[in-house]
Formats: sequence, structure tokens, C-alpha cells
Amino acid sequence: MTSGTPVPDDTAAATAATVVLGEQDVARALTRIAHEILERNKGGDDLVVLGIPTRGVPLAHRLAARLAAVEPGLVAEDLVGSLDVTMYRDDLAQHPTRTIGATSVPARGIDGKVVVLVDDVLYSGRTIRAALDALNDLGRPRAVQLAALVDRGHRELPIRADFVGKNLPTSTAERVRVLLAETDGRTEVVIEGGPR
Ligand SMILES: O=P(O)(O)OC[C@H]1O[C@H](OP(=O)(O)OP(=O)(O)O)[C@H](O)[C@@H]1O
Ligand SMILES: O=c1cc[nH]c(=O)[nH]1
Repeated sequence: MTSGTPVPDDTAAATAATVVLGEQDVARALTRIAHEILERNKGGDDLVVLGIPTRGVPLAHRLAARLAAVEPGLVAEDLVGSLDVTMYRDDLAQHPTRTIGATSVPARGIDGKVVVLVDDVLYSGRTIRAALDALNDLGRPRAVQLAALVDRGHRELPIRADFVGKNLPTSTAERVRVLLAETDGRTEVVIEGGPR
């Protein structure tokens, strides 16, 4: 496990950044979560995996690939999609210029399915609250579960993750940044700011 490694100060925002997960840690966490999802749901027949933009989407694709690798008969592309929550956020009035991401549901739809929402960081829970509203406009899943690569605590709503890559106790002064090769050119999780 990579932990406590200072990050070179290569961006203006990177004040006192500490790497808490490296590429291999992220890969192992996603593989474990894939196994946990299949165990919890007794297989993958009814699964739909929806990533929340931005970084939840590549994570959902990575997870779907692992699910397909573990479970015979599953095809990653048939399971995976994305769910944009922008218009459902409770802070839309304060941030009206957010970029709207893509919503794409696999052909099997979500009605009667087990939808696994995927996001990189779980913090206040407000993004996931918005995701549940967005999902409600698309159909009626049999169940909704949540996979988060990092749970940093500080929930403001009664929301919890079913599958967590890493629980990271943080202070509110800190920020967790998940970097992914698909969006950022490298894969690692860092904590920035706050006293270290
Ligand atoms: O639990 P919450 O307090 O809602 O915080 C978690 C959300 O914050 C980040 O998204 P952000 O809004 O920064 O957008 P991005 O994913 O496009 O960077 C992160 O990707 C989660 O979606
Ligand atoms: O630390 C945080 C809090 C919210 N969203 C993030 O991506 N990181």
C-alpha cells in the first residue's frame, strides 16, 4: 500500500499533497469491489453499473471490465453506462454554470435491475442524493447500491456506500483528489490541504 508519500509540487493547487493510494492500490480495490458486488448479488445477471461524471465514469468502466472478467457470461459493455446528476443538484442555483455530463443507460435498461452507482469520492452525500433523483426519472431499479473508491466521511445526508475502496478519515479542511489515467494521465489518490 502506498501511503504517506509526499507528492512533488507540480501544480499550483498541490499544497502539501500526500499520495494515499497508488495505481496498484486502486486496481486492487476495484478488483475487490467487483468480487464483493458479485457475492452480494449472487452473480451479475441483473447488474447495471452507472458511473457519475466526471471520474465515476472511467471507474465504472474499470469495474464493469473486472465484473466481466470474474463472472462467465457477463459482457462489460452490456452492463455499463453513466448518470449525470447536474440538473438534480441541490446547489444548482449557486453554481448555474456547471458542465452537463453524459447520461447513457445500457440497452438492458434499469427497470427491475440492480443498479450500482459508481463515484470516485463520497463526502457530503449530496451528489449521490442527486443521483437517486436522476435515476428516478429513468426507471425503477429493483435495488440501488453505491460503490465509492474513497469514502472520506463528513456526510450531510443519510447516505452510505455499499462498497468502498478505501475509508480515508479526513478533516474538512482537506480535499481528496482522485486522478485517473483516463482523465488525468496518471492514476493515484491524493489528499491536499489541511495540517498533515
Ligand atoms: O459527496 P459529495 O459532497 O457530493 O462529494 C463527492 C463528489 O464531489 C466530486 O465531484 P465534483 O462535484 O467535484 O465534480 P467532478 O466529479 O466533475 O469533479 C466527486 O467526484 C463526487 O462526485
Ligand atoms: O474531498 C473531496 C470532496 C468532494 N469531492 C471530492 O472530489 N473530493
